[in-house]
Amino acid sequence: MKVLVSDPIAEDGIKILKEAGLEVIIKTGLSKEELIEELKKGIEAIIIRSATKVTADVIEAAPNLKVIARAGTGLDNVDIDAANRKGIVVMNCPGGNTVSAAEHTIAMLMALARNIPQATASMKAGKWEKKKFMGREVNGKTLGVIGVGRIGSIVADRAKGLKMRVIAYDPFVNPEQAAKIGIEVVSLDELLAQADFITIHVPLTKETKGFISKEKFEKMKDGVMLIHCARGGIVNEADLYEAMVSGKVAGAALDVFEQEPPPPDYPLFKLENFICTPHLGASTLEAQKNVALAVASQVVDYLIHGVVRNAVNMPSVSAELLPTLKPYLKLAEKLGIIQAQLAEGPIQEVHIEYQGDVANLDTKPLTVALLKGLLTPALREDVNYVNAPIRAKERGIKVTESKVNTAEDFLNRIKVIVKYPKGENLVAGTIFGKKEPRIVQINDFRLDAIPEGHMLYLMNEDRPGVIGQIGITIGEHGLNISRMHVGQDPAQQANIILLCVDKPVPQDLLEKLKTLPPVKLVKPLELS
Ligand SMILES: NC(=O)c1ccc[n+]([C@@H]2O[C@H](COP(=O)([O-])OP(=O)(O)OC[C@H]3O[C@@H](n4cnc5c(N)ncnc54)[C@H](O)[C@@H]3O)[C@@H](O)[C@H]2O)c1
Ligand SMILES: O=C(O)CC[C@@H](O)C(=O)O
Repeated sequence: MKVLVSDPIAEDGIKILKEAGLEVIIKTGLSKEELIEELKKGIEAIIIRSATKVTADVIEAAPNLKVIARAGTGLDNVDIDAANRKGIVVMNCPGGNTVSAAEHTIAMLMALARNIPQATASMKAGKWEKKKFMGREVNGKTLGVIGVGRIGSIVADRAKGLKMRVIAYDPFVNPEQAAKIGIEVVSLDELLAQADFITIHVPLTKETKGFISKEKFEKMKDGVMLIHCARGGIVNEADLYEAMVSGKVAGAALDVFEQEPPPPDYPLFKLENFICTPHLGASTLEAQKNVALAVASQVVDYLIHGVVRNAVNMPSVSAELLPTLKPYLKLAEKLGIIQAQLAEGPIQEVHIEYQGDVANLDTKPLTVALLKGLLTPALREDVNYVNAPIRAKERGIKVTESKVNTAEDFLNRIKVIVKYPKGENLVAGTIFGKKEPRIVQINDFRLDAIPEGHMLYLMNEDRPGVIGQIGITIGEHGLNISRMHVGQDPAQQANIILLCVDKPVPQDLLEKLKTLPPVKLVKPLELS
């Protein structure tokens, strides 16, 4: 069996692959055409880091490819949908470079505060510019951490050792859980207004793309310093340039960029208070050893023993059970995704009740798929079909399960109750026929909806003309309604509407719907 290693990984990983009897071809820096040619030579596994782009056409052109394995976390360079279509497993190894990325952030913080890169360059140019490189202490200053997952919480911990006050913004994190590790959770506006240094540790998602932009810079303290070692695209670099030129931002340190590598005429390179590293967060001997060992043993386990670990697109279920469980896995994951989008605050508890036929199956993989769906909007590729229960536990989410033999009017039903500080939601789904997932209940609202594509969930006063008004508003924004489910919530004297639309719901439509007096709640649900 042939494995192509197309980005550099540590020798320890190569050794594991070879010892397992795999033929290892190491070819890095390939062009797209060269990569396709290599993959045509019977390659069954490809091991990558961030440089190799495994696009849909590359995947289509790879006749024997069974697994794409990322030595690291990020999978922005892999077309997962194209891999799904061809049944190719996509796996990563989250966590192996967490400490390194956090330490890099602290190194950037100190280098920025004390002008270390600039002073080094100046001395190497034969100068001795003591006055020019006046620094700042971090002692007693406020560090604002945006995103307190694995890396953000280690950064917070290290910063406390530097005697900084640490505040954090993370809408998905349970404040009590954060308090246990000494982090004060605040609103984004409070963080922006109070922090002397801001560091970003969120995944790149639809919501976080361009998150740190002009409007956010304006809310920051004058003379703030920014550190960004998460993902290119989260900080709007043109707006950062403006904020630095105006003096609002006194210094910035970037490890990740909208375009990697940035173009030669990159404006930020011209600013002396801008320091940078070429995506080095994970580049330590220790992290590279961790991810190389992990990725190599995962590839060996899959190619030789048929065991899937850390897959982002395939649950770990035996081949015999997979056909029976597959529709339920899909339903469970969709229930999790819906619950994540309905929750109005950090999730604290999840209760799953398996009812009827499904209660007689092995429900462990279903719970994992549900938790993966629940955490994906917050964690993206950092959560997979293996680590979802661990990640839920780390985040202080209590998960309980029960089974009952009956399922009301259905043969099978999965009912999920999710609790967050301000309330709770119940969502239930069933499998119709042999494989069709359906959502049959949201809170007190009974329905029969196919959970796919772009959806909109609304609650409105139950009076004449309201549904028409909503339909007209949606039409005016150029969206076509393909399906509509309307029901009454007697408890609240309200109607509940679940719509399927042909495009993602734009922000201006959401804002407009919220201004209609009879509309009490509007939530877009993305299920594609
Ligand atoms: N520079 C590097 O080499 C390097 C190495 C590893 C990871 N990373 C990147 O670092 C980032 C963090 O990684 P991690 O392992 O800590 O991830 P993680 O999944 O453990 O944590 C991410 C946190 O961000 C929070 N979050 C999600 N959306 C948010 C939003 N809109 N606002 C505020 N918080 C939000 C989540 O709740 C979660 O707590 C990722 O972007 C990852 O790709 C970079
Ligand atoms: O492999 C790398 O150097 C990038 C590491 C990091 O961004 C990741 O996604 O794990």
